[in-house]
Amino acid sequence: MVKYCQSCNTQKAFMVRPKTGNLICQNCFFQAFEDEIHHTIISTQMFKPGEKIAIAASGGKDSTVLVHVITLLNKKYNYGLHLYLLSIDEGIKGYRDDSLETVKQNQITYDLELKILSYKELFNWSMDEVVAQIGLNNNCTYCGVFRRQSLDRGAIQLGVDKIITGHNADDMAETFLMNLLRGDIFRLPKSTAIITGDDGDNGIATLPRCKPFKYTYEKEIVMYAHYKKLIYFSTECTYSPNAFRGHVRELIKNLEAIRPSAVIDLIHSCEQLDAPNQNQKLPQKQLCQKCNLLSSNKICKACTLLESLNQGRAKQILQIQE
Ligand SMILES: Nc1ncnc2c1ncn2[C@@H]1O[C@H](COP(=O)(O)OP(=O)(O)OP(=O)(O)O)[C@@H](O)[C@H]1O
Repeated sequence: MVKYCQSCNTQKAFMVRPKTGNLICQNCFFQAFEDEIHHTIISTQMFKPGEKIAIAASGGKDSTVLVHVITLLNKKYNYGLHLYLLSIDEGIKGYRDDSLETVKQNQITYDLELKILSYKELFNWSMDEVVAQIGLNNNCTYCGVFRRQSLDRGAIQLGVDKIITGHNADDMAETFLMNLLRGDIFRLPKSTAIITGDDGDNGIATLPRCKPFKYTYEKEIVMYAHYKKLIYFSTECTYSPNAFRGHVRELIKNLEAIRPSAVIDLIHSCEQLDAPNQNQKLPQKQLCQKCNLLSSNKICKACTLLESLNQGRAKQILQIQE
């Protein structure tokens, strides 16, 4: 039996959309994917007309799709942005040198100015040299810290107002869980912030960094790139197999298998930490009317469960609670 797209009800469905679980046709998928990113940009007032924006472009799937979608939305909705490509060459042979070739290709396709800065010229160390000195453990820490500063320096040289990166919903959920597991309570509430950097530590402002893909699923980015036939570099970094992030990613993938909304749930949990709902009242402690022990309700949970067991209603109650 032919299955139809649940959005337009006219075209044949070509996939089940990971974000919604609905059947969707190719055109409706492209449309929904782009519309949701536009909505994220507008609802967070991410840009102002006339701003200069550096797209942090690594040549990987996320930033390649970012270049494509931002260029498209900028034209379609008249954002009035001046876009630039900014790439950092970490100095990893067989990885970044190859992926930067993809960025150079994109520079031609989208006709954007490209700036490339390298760790070697900025710090006199390439990542190949760093790893030769410190080994594979913890090298991602060096790389992350150097990249952050390199992007800032490149953005200043380009004279832009903001940097945008291709961090997606899965990346955000991972960061939140990593900070939670490390007990990093200072970073925890801001783990999934859509705009960072404009209000830096000690009130020292750095350039704002925006993440238009905050609510975009990694699976959908890969599908979009694939069906739009975008050219990107898909190899994992040679030095990242030991990274803690990889284990956390695995953990979330396993969670998703039993709870498909795990990624977005983590993001929403983090948002609750960042801006607790003022109307949300904490339950008042009181004494249970049956057992006289501390409870958040008139009848405590243990008494409720016991009663349902006694009445042979346990299954029914649990079903209602699920
Ligand atoms: N070498 C780089 N030069 C410029 N931007 C970078 C670089 N590395 C990472 N970024 C930016 O940071 C974002 C997240 O980087 P991450 O290391 O998580 O790579 P990723 O998830 O593989 O992303 P991508 O698919 O774009 O490489 C990228 O989408 C990009 O915007």
